[in-house]
Amino acid sequence: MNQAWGLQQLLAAMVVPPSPATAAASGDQADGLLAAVPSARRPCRTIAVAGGKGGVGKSTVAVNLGVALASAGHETILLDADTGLANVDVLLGLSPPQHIGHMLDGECTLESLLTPAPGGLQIVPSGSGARRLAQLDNNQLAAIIRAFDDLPQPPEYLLVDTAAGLSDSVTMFAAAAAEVILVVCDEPASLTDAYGLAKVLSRDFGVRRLRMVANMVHNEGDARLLHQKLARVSDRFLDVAMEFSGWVPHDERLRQAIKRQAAVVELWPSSPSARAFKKLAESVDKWVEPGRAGLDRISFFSGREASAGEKPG
Ligand SMILES: Nc1ncnc2c1ncn2[C@@H]1O[C@H](COP(=O)(O)OP(=O)(O)OP(=O)(O)O)[C@@H](O)[C@H]1O
Repeated sequence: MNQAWGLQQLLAAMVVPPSPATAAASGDQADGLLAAVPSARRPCRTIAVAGGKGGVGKSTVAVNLGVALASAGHETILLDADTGLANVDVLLGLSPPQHIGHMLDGECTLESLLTPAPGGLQIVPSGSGARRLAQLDNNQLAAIIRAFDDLPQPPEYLLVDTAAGLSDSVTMFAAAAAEVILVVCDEPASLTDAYGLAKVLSRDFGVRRLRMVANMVHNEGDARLLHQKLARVSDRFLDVAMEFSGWVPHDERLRQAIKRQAAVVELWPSSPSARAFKKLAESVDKWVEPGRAGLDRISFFSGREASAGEKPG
């Protein structure tokens, strides 16, 4: 993007009149990627949940999508990659005795960190309030990603809940996943921060597709309008496809579930947000992953794939 473009210009460019035709076209594009693939034969699907801005609902989406996928019978692991201010365990009312810091210190394995969570989900907990976990260097971040190579059996899904901001932690974990969900809500700062993250991931990490999920919106029309605003600038200035991949309504039930430290998909399965998460899980299961060939960045399970490829016969 032209550096001369400031925040106000970016926001002005995002203001688009609602156009049913464009919205429909965008939907067609997203639907075109949702060709069904039998899940049983697929390798592990890795999906990072990011967003740039704090408080847009990244952890909420990651946790509820994880529980929805697991409840639908898909073996699913959720890595809490917000290493300094982890909250996946808190959101689910869990108190795991160890976290990723213990693994980095050589005190336990990644496998031993796997903590059972509702619906059959397993989480990999991280610590909260530990400064050294908030300041992991790139070698330590890479060690976390590589630790997944040593799991006896990769899960069907690995979800990665990333931190807010644009730190190396956020970009490395997001770029290490095959898919990135960008959680966006209808606030100017959410749009500009999501754009900033999209810019870094596409320019510096070669990410060519992002999947926007609108959170805390009133209806699908508002969600698609939000997508149009973001796609309008990313199509113009970035080399990345910004797909519309779903939406979650603003739902008081969800806030109540968070207060009770429970996943809304378990506590109130017929609430509007729970239904949205189940729909999102169904569509995620139909995504066709982009090819990984030619990736020179570190990615989840790539070491495993490489060593499998080296085996004779
Ligand atoms: N769909 C929703 N409806 C109502 N409230 C919501 C919804 N999604 C999120 N929230 C509210 O937003 C708060 C922040 O959500 P969450 O912690 O998931 O954001 P986050 O992006 O992970 O934040 P951070 O980057 O600070 O970790 C939640 O505690 C909840 O109160």
